[in-house]
Amino acid sequence: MTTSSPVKIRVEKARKSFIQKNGGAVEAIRELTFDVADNEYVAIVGPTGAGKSVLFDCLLGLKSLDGGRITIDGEPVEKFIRKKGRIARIFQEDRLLPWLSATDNVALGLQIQGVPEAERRERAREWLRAVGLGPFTEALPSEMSGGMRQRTNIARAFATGPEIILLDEAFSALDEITAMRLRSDFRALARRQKMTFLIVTHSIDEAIYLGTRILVFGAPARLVHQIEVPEGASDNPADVDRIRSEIRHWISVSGRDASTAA
Ligand SMILES: Nc1ncnc2c1ncn2[C@@H]1O[C@H](COP(=O)(O)OP(=O)(O)OP(=O)(O)O)[C@@H](O)[C@H]1O
Repeated sequence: MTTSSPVKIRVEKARKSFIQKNGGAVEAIRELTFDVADNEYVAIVGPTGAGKSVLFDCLLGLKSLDGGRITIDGEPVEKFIRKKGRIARIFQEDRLLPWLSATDNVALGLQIQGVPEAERRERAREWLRAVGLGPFTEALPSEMSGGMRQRTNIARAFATGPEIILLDEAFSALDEITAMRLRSDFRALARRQKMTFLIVTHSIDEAIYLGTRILVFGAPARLVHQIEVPEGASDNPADVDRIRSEIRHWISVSGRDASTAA
């Protein structure tokens, strides 16, 4: 984290468990503490079941913690999200409405924000052009490839003007060539928009490419290790090897099953 940037997200001693049908408790998040600076790109890697998706739900105010707290811009997350569109999430699957065109799918988030129809359709088309889908603004999801549908999702996330984007395995379902292009386009757009993003990924190489810092989680979610990724490290094989080995080491000592490397 750059010390000059203000803290955007602060997670402090967060705890979350679930009671299962058999009455047993599953601990998803255990005493998790970390900060994310404004305009920082943080990649989270860790074993399956480590509470990464539950953490994203808590960041979106969809689930509440049992203990500890999450603040964004210094205010409780519940207050931060009251103004719609400040955080967007991109999932692994596209979650587009099949009966709506790409433009209407992207415009949906703007409709929720109360943007008038003509303006939201124009902004939706602008964002579809920005993600390379200019000729497909009226296409239905069924008429698009997986990569194009995920581009539509990315356009939908950016269109609402979020301060933070949460990427939940957003590129995992795509073939590697499509994923490479989308990661690169996503990173360029995030830089242009001067925003903060967190990505949960099982791909160590993706974490190195997109993250300016990588958090290694243990299960239940807790911070086991963090690594700063120097500028340009993903283009330098020696840096990539060093960071990859460090992550693998910390995942192996954190217990349970390890993430898979790309
Ligand atoms: N609604 C729920 N009810 C009960 N248990 C839950 C619920 N949601 C999550 N859990 C449990 O919390 C733990 C963390 O789940 P979570 O989905 O956050 O893991 P994850 O790190 O995202 O996993 P993966 O990498 O496999 O996607 C798991 O043990 C899961 O079974």
